[in-house]
Amino acid sequence: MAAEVLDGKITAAKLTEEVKKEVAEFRERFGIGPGLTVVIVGEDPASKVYVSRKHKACIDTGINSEVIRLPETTSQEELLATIDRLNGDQAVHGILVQLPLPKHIDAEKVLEHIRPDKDVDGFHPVNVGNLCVGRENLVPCTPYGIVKMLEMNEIAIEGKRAVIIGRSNIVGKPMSMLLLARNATVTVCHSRTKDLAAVCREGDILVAAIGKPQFVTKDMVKPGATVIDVGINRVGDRLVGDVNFADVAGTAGHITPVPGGVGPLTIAMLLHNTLKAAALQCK
Ligand SMILES: Nc1nc(=O)c2c([nH]1)NC[C@@H]1CN(c3ccc(C(=O)N[C@@H](CCC(=O)O)C(=O)O)cc3)C=[N+]21
Repeated sequence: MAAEVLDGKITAAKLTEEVKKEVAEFRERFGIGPGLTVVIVGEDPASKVYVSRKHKACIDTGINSEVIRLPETTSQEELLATIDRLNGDQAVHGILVQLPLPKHIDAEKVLEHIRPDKDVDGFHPVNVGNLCVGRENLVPCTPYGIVKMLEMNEIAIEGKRAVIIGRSNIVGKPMSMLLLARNATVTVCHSRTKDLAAVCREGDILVAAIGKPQFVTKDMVKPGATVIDVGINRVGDRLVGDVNFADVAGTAGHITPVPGGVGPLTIAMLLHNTLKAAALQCK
């Protein structure tokens, strides 16, 4: 039996269509569009691709988009000064500093410098704290997109066992909070987890956010489980996830592909968060 493939492009297109309508209403009401500014430091080729995708998605949705490109040699002070300016700019409702940042810059300091109500990534400690206490305000785009994907495909979360591999601040931790809030029983695994395969096999929902190409194999998957692949790994000229798709597809009930799974949803949720941030600031 082959798993049903969850098409992230279709789900993302539906979500984007909704945001587009609300953006038009926002423009009508306030006379300006929601505005996103993305700051990219340095020349990382993958980052450039993601940033141009985000920019295009904004333009297609009616969101004002500006990209600030700073050289690799930008100092931390210069970057913080740029954020100060954006924090005070009324036309900028969302600020996203593309990660990773060059090594000489303290990313944590930078993310904490963004005004929480403009933090469309949901990485600021204030937004993280809100999420932890059950107030979902500006929620990290990738895990939020995964929840939307499950909901729109009518995959139940309540009462299910959810296993997350990876405990990053960007995916694993916020994912655990979102699933817990929806009444899943959540286990977060990481590099020190003992008997990882056995733990993973308990998951009705298995989220792979490890950063290792094709790490998840069928012996780690409960038959019929929903497998969500958050990985994006470039292997030669091919793009593969953290899940060995061909191996797992025979065991899983649902599975997301890479590309075309979680990635497009991340961008759709960024649009959603930008609109939300604009609404917070203009009400
Ligand atoms: N502050 C910050 N916020 C982020 O949200 C953020 C970031 N930094 N740094 C990098 C990661 C990665 N990320 C992706 C977004 C879209 C796709 C995407 O659209 N992927 C497509 C195509 C992938 C491709 O062709 O390269 C897909 O999976 O189908 C992937 C990855 C956002 N990130």
